[in-house]
Amino acid sequence: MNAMPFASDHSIIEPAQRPMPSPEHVASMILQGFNRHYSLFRYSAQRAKVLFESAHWHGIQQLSRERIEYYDMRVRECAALLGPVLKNTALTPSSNEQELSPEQQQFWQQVKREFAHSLAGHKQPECAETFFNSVSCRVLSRTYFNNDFLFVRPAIATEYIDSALPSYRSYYPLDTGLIPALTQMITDFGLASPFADLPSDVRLLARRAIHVLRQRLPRDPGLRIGPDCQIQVLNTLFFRNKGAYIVGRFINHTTIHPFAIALTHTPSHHIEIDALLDSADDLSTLFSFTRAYFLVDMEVPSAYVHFLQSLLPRKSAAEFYNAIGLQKQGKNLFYRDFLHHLGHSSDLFQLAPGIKGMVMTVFTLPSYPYVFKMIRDTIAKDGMDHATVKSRYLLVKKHDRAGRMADTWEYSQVALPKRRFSPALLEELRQEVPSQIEETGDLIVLRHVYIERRMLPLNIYLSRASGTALEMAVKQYGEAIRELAANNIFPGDMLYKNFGLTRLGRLVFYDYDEIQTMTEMNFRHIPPAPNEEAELASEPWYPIGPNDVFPEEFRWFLLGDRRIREAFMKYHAELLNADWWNACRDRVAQGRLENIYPYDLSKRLPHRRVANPTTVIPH
Ligand SMILES: Nc1ncnc2c1ncn2[C@@H]1O[C@H](COP(=O)(O)OP(=O)(O)OP(=O)(O)O)[C@@H](O)[C@H]1O
Repeated sequence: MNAMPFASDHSIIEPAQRPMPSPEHVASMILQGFNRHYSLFRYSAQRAKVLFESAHWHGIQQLSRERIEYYDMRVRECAALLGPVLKNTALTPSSNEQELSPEQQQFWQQVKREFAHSLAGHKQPECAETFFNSVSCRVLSRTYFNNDFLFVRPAIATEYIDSALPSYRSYYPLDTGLIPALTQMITDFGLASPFADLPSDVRLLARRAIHVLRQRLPRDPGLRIGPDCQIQVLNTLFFRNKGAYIVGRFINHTTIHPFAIALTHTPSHHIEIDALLDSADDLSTLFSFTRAYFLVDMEVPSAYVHFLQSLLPRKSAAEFYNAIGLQKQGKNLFYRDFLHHLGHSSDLFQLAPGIKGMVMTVFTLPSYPYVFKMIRDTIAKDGMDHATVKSRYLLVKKHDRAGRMADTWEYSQVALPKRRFSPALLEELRQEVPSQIEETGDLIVLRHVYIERRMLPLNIYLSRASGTALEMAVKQYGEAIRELAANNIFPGDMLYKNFGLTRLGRLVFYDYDEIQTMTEMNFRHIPPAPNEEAELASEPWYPIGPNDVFPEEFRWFLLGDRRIREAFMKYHAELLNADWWNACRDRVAQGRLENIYPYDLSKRLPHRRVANPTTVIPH
């Protein structure tokens, strides 16, 4: 009773310092946080299978979008749970402390050690380490970024961790025959909805596989098939949009032949085999940075990544972690690779070739295939500010990029050696992004930067190309715009400098600050001029709303070059017509999802090309 008079005065009833929690306790709280994250991550992939079976495409898209947030949500949640445990314990630095005290250092080193110990036998140790880093960075200040407190390098090897079930299954066509082996392989995925006609699909698939292998296996009949001949496929399906993919390798005489089998739905909602992707380039396109992340249920993600790397050795582990939805792991690995590359190269960062942006300062390291984009301090575009640019980049991250928009990694506080910056670039950064850089001794810290794959800007390509190459690039340019539009993206600024060509010659859009959704746009015809003076005046004679677009105007700023105009009008004249855009917008507004196949239509099984007349947009 006599405590009552003091009840409102917490400084009197709470001890100044609480007993310290044990390092084991803190480590186990972080691991619990990660385990919860990974269970939810796996659950979303399990849900994707059910959604695919029931052809619930909007559900799959929504799930993919929501899943992107899971990681940050769980990190915040875990840090919030740790808050009260660490509060008043002298274990977190106060905001004005620059260094951790020796006691604090010892404690956090022990937490890291305990965490590493608890990962023995864990199935996703590399992702758990990354989660540990994210949580610790929230709790500690960023100045403590070093290997004593964080997993700057991995502590646990991920080779040969295998799940209770092995991560891939093997089939032996020499023992059973090809058709039974393929049938078994497909039925082993246990899809709950029926195939339209599995035996006939498998026959077509086998025929196509034999046709491909005839060209690829050794010519000498005595050496054609080796005793190691087998088909290996990852245990679970890869889901994205309206497709599910079996990913595997055919092994013969130790040579790996990568493949993927695309499963889709018939209009009557039965499952069917749509295509056999039989080359490394096909798989590279499937796993491209221009597409949404796959939903795939993996107990041991590192085993999946090792398998995928055997199929496409040119792609880094970082890219695969990204593609399978573990983008924080991808981001972490990318940064490690990048620092490693910096330590093994000597060239200089310099401004990216092409036309400078009004919103972004873009630079690159020639020996490394990425560009670095920083938002300018002063943006010479009406109504554009840092928050809007960031929200547009986030929109793209969450949107289905449909093979036409590049994914980006967003980093803060990137410290790089100043001597690796060309004088011209240093000058540019000091002038254009002074609030975004910090120069300390021999380092330059980039406070905020987007990193994205480097491409060849289309304006540069068009200035070099002629004849068929130019025509094909312009054809693809229009296709890219159509596909973006069908996918509810109005690019805003469609100048050629905002598109780039990938290594495989695919055209991708990368300037996001003016994108909007199709559904918020008004596409209008230019009304007839009331008189000649109006037509000649510098101001338009008709009112223009904020989201009004006049497709006829594209001709003026896109089609000045005769060669480009001719090619454009041959393939895409309707893109200059507001009616085309309105029809497209209405389809999107009705929730119609077009079939955008992440592969060349020639890879579809023969009967599909005739039998499935739905709108088809090739890869
Ligand atoms: N991924 C990339 N690969 C190669 N070059 C690139 C890439 N991204 C940007 N660039 C180069 O940097 C320039 C500016 O990039 P970006 O279009 O993103 O900037 P911006 O400021 O948003 O442009 P804008 O003024 O059109 O709004 C491009 O025109 C191109 O030359």
